Order: sequence, then structure tokens, then C-alpha cells
Amino acid sequence: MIEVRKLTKRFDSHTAVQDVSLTVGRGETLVLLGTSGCGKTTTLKMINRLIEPTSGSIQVDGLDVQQQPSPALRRRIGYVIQDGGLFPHYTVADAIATVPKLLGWETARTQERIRELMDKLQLPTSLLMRYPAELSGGQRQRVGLARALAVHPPVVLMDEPFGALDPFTRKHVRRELFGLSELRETTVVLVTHDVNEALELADRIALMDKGRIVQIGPPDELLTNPATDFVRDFLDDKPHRLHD
Ligand SMILES: Nc1ncnc2c1ncn2[C@@H]1O[C@H](COP(=O)(O)OP(=O)(O)OP(=O)(O)O)[C@@H](O)[C@H]1O
Repeated sequence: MIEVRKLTKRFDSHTAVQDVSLTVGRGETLVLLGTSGCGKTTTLKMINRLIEPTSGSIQVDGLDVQQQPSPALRRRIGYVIQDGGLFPHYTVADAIATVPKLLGWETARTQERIRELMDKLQLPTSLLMRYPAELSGGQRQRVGLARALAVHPPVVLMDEPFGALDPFTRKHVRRELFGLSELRETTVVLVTHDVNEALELADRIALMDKGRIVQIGPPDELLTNPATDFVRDFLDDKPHRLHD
């Protein structure tokens, strides 16, 4: 469970995130939705401390992330970014083994987990020794997810995880990945500017504008009971508004 309280981030004079509070329940998928530059990524990166907040607090399962040493945080929070975020000189096997190694897992246990994830994510084992440049976009995305899930983190953060895929592959890969029981049991915060993706994947959507949350609730509630004209227009008038 994630609890974010009055989170603010200022970069010099610019306030990227202002007074954001939200709770994500165990096993819930919360989607941070909004136009480019509204503060989604900054909010996400404060949860795993890639960015330090100016003020506010974040707890994951009752523990303040700012008090956590980095390896403990990596164990508890998986992270997936656009195009998988894989290191070019790491093979698929190396990539999935990254956090298990960091945590000192035995080789046999790591190998077993790699095999299990390859199977669950429908990645042929013939890809294990390949480098990211030798994979398709959809394969890179799956490997990125396998890496994030390797040590069964209770929380996974995803930043535009399907952003690099063409619309058809995107739909296909996200249905497949979000159908995984392993992911359904995980608490997920996903950033996107794609309304359809948000409506499809979210248990709840937090719609952001200029660093603030304008409305947070289940997709149906935002659609049928928008808090402001901005919310209504945003959900109504999808593609061109969102990709500008
Ligand atoms: N390191 C930084 N230094 C200064 N300003 C920053 C920095 N990182 C982000 N910003 C600014 O903070 C604001 C929010 O950025 P953020 O990346 O969180 O937006 P976003 O909603 O994720 O946008 P996108 O969908 O385009 O990634 C933007 O105005 C951005 O220019």
C-alpha cells in the first residue's frame, strides 16, 4: 500500500508537483493521467526516490521511503519505463538477474526465477543471451517487466511502459501483461497520457493538471461525474488533445 501526503517538488522557481496526496491500495492499479509536463513522471520518481521531494511524505507499506536504504527500496519497488529501460550491454538474462544479484540471491534461485518469468511472459529462452538491440519493442517491454518483477516487489511503478510500441502491439502487449496473475496481485502506479490506456487498466485514475490532482476516482466516476470542465474535456476529446 502506498500513501503519499502533500507531496511538492519545486525545480528552482518552477513548481512541478504541488500538494499531491493519494493512497494506492494493495493490488490496486492507479493511473496518473495528464498532459505533457503536468508532473506525472516527477510524482512517480519521488515514490522510488529517483527525485527527492521538496516537501511531503511517502510511505510504502507503512515505511517512509526516505528512511530506506537503496537496496531495500529496489527490493520493494519495481520500475518499468518506456522501451523497457534496458542497459544495452546487458543480455536478457543479465537484465532479469539485476535485482536478484543486488540482493545476493543464490545462482540457482535466480536461474529458476528467470525461467519462470520467461515462461509467464511468453519469451522464448532462445532470447536469453540476446542484447536489447536484438529484440523487438514488445520483447524489450516484456523483459523490462520481467526485470521489474524478478524479486516479487509488492509495488511496481511504470512510466509510459507501452509508449514506444505501435498502437496495435501496444494494445496487445498491455492486455497480455495486465492479464498476468502476478501483476494483478501487485500494487501498480502507471503514468500515461493515453486516455484509452488509463480507462482500460486503471482501478482508479488520478487526473493531473499543472502539478496538481484535479480528480481521483474510478474511471466510471470520472466519466459520469467529472469534477471540472477540464476533466470532462480531457476524457471526452482524446487523441489530439493528449498528443500535443
Ligand atoms: N530536473 C528538472 N529540472 C527542472 N525542471 C524539471 C525537471 N524535471 C521536470 N521538470 C519540469 O517539471 C514539470 C513536470 O515534468 P514531468 O516530467 O513530471 O511531467 P510529465 O507529466 O511526466 O510529462 P511527460 O508526459 O511529458 O513526461 C515540467 O514542466 C518539466 O519541465
